Amino acid sequence: MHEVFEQSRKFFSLPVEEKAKSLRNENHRGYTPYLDETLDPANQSKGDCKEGYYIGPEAPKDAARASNCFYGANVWPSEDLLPGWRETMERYRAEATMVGYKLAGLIALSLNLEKDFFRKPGRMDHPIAVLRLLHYSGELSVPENGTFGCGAHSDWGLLTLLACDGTPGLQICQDKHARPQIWEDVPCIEGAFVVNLGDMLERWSNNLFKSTLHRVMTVGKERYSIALFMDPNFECLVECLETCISEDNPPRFPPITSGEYLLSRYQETHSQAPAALLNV
Ligand SMILES: O=C(O)CCC(=O)C(=O)O
Ligand SMILES: [Fe+2]
Repeated sequence: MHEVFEQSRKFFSLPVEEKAKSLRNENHRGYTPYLDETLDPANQSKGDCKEGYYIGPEAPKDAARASNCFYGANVWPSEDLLPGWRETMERYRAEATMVGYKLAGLIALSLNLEKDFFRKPGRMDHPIAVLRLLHYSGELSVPENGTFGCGAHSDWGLLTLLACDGTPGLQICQDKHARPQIWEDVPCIEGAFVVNLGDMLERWSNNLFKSTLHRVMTVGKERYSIALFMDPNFECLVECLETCISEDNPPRFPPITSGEYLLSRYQETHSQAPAALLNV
């Protein structure tokens, strides 16, 4: 994890012309500039004060899913410029995905399902497990002005493993429907993950597990974090589980495929033309 932070710092310290060479493509892979994403458009006056880098799964060329955007080729900075960068990121993504599977197993058991329920073919045997490096600017977030490190949102998939660099900023709201909302700081423990539950877990579990509303309020100091989003296979149909339906808790969400859900969320939150955000 230490090495991932080191390599992440190296990438974000590059001149913007270099970072622009890895600019995210239409498959959401690569560098995302400051303000590219707006996670809470209703309450933000401008985009999130963070830059990022998306790295996702790559299917073998002959696999049927290889033509799907979420399983396509990654974008990498040049090996000459950042030796070992790609290897560090690929290893971390693979290892963190295994941790994600372990947690998915515990969640399955708690819902009276078999431990490997989520990992079964068609669900998360080809998870859209996306690693995202994040770097927040030293700007101070001012909610009254609608400026945030990242706007309030819940993550979209099953769960997220979040590692932080020790700089405060992450906050959660335990009851997302309460007004006014109450925001609590999340302590950042070095070497530990913060685990956020995602919207697709909320849908699958018919609200028994609620997705975590969170945001980042930058404190006037740069901040680095590393997120690993564990999202189901593109084709996976996410529908309320039998074990989570009762007379008191009828199905609350219509079925939706993971891919459809993810595509609509990416569309809602990312700018149309990231190149326009770069001063090159
Ligand atoms: O940087 C963080 O601590 C949170 C990032 C986050 O919530 C996200 O990218 O979805
Ligand atoms: Fe998030």
